[in-house]
Amino acid sequence: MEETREVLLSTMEMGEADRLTIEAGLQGRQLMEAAGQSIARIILEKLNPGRTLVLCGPGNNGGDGFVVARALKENGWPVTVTLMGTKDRLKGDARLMADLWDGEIQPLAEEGLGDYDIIVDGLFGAGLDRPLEGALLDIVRAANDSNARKVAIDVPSGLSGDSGLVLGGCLEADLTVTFFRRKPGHLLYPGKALCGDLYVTDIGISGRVLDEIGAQTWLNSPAVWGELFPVPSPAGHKYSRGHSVVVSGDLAHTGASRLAAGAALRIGSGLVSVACAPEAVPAHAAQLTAVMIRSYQSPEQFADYLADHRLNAWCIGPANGVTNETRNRVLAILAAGKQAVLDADAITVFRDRPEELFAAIGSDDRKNMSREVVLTPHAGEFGRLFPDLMEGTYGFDRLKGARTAAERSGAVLLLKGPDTVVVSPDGRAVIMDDAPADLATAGSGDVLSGLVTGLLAQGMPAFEAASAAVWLHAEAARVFGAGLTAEDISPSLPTVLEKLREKLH
Ligand SMILES: NC(=O)C1=CN([C@@H]2O[C@H](COP(=O)(O)OP(=O)(O)OC[C@H]3O[C@@H](n4cnc5c(N)ncnc54)[C@H](OP(=O)(O)O)[C@@H]3O)[C@@H](O)[C@H]2O)[C@@H](O)CC1
Ligand SMILES: Nc1ncnc2c1ncn2[C@@H]1O[C@H](COP(=O)(O)OP(=O)(O)O)[C@@H](O)[C@H]1O
Ligand SMILES: [K+]
Repeated sequence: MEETREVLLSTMEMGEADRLTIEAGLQGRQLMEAAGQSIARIILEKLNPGRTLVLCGPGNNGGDGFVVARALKENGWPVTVTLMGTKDRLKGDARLMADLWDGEIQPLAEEGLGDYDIIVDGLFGAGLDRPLEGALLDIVRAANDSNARKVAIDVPSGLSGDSGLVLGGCLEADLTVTFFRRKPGHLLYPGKALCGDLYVTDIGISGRVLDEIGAQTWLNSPAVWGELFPVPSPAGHKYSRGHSVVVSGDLAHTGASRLAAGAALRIGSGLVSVACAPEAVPAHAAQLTAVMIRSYQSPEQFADYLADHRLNAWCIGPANGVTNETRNRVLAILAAGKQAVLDADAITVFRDRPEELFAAIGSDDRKNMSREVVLTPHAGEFGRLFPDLMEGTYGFDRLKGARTAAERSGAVLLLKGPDTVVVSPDGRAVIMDDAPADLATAGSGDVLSGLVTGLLAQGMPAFEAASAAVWLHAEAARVFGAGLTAEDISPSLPTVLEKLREKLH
């Protein structure tokens, strides 16, 4: 595939990229000059000239600010520079850039912030290590209240580049310019919204440093999982494309399983069955055609289905009920070594004993089996299994939380939301960018579970299957457009699959 994976760098990894580049011969001041010049270029390109205020902080983010100020002034823009603290407290390259600024340097203050057309935020970037407080917070709020266009250097001040969370308060940027590669905090909410339009510029750091850094987080795109995406083999038959089983809810709750089953079939599972109690059969029979129905009277009959090795991927949870039966079925599916997607009630039912679930996922019995289990919680469900991971000082760190949860549970963690994160127990993670908000509609999560199940049935490894499902789900919604309901997602998939195949071959 021509496309390469887009790596997302944590602030520490970005610092490493910086260090390796300097080790390879480029000077820190050259990087800073390139960074500042690239921001100025984007400002000149995107904004109309106007009275510009540059806010400079005490570190290298402020150093970048001085370069921007100089470059804009050289282009004839009226520029005012304010600095937090005094110039003699600046160090290294930031000091050097401050010395190259030939204009006045005013003290950072809240007064007069409303008098500008453009505010450039060079207060804090990667070095933010505590919440904004006191006068600083007032300044950021005054900037937010002003009518100026706000341009953030690297990240809006107050935003964590790692988590997308706000420390105390945050500048609300119209435009953010970052360097070399995006950071998770540029994609994760609320960070994504606070960045405004994001630009990534080349400042002379070579992509080769990435091998040494070994980052484990990427943008979710076919470049990450495309090579493992199943395509029907010319000599194949339906049995070689796997058999998915979706466990149904009771008579009054059958729709969710049908949505999941339809999605599993559409994504290419050779056969799909819905497993239900006898009283639910008429409801399913009236609606299903290609999807088969397997009814079971007793746990023993359920176990008989599990004993059939051809029924290889199971989805349980959507509208199943938070009951002992659901819990026992989850445990039976896991004990049988099936590839499994645990969603909704199959997650909630373990709220009082998550260790029991984790033990079943990671049990010795499963070690000899596929071990491909995917948990698909939204934040609420996540909090039921991992309450401690939601209690960060600055809010719920979705990426870090999902990483710990995947490691703890032994399952691939698919944490749903506008910025869906998928994490493997081995630490690899992808973040989805720009999923259509139309997906926030009843039953769309059930479709997603079915997509993951259908890909697992075809032998795709769990991390890649979950990542691909999230991407296809979002693209199908994009193709359909406004007015989306959960039923529309699967019918919109063929267009997306067609394009994907073209790309992969
Ligand atoms: N990596 C790269 O490749 C390149 C990086 N570049 C640029 O460097 C930037 C990172 O620079 P940086 O490391 O100097 O940190 P920065 O964000 O300026 O913070 C400085 C200091 O602020 C302080 N402080 C922190 N939080 C605070 C708070 N809440 N309230 C008050 N004070 C607070 C704290 O100092 P302390 O007060 O603890 O001594 C901290 O050390 C990066 O974002 C990018 O713009 C580019 O030039 C080119 C290439
Ligand atoms: N604002 C949003 N933007 C994009 N996708 C969203 C947004 N809100 C929710 N989603 C997606 O919609 C789906 C909703 O799933 P879920 O919460 O399980 O709903 P349901 O249980 O009704 O199926 C998930 O895939 C989630 O990532
Ligand atoms: K900033």
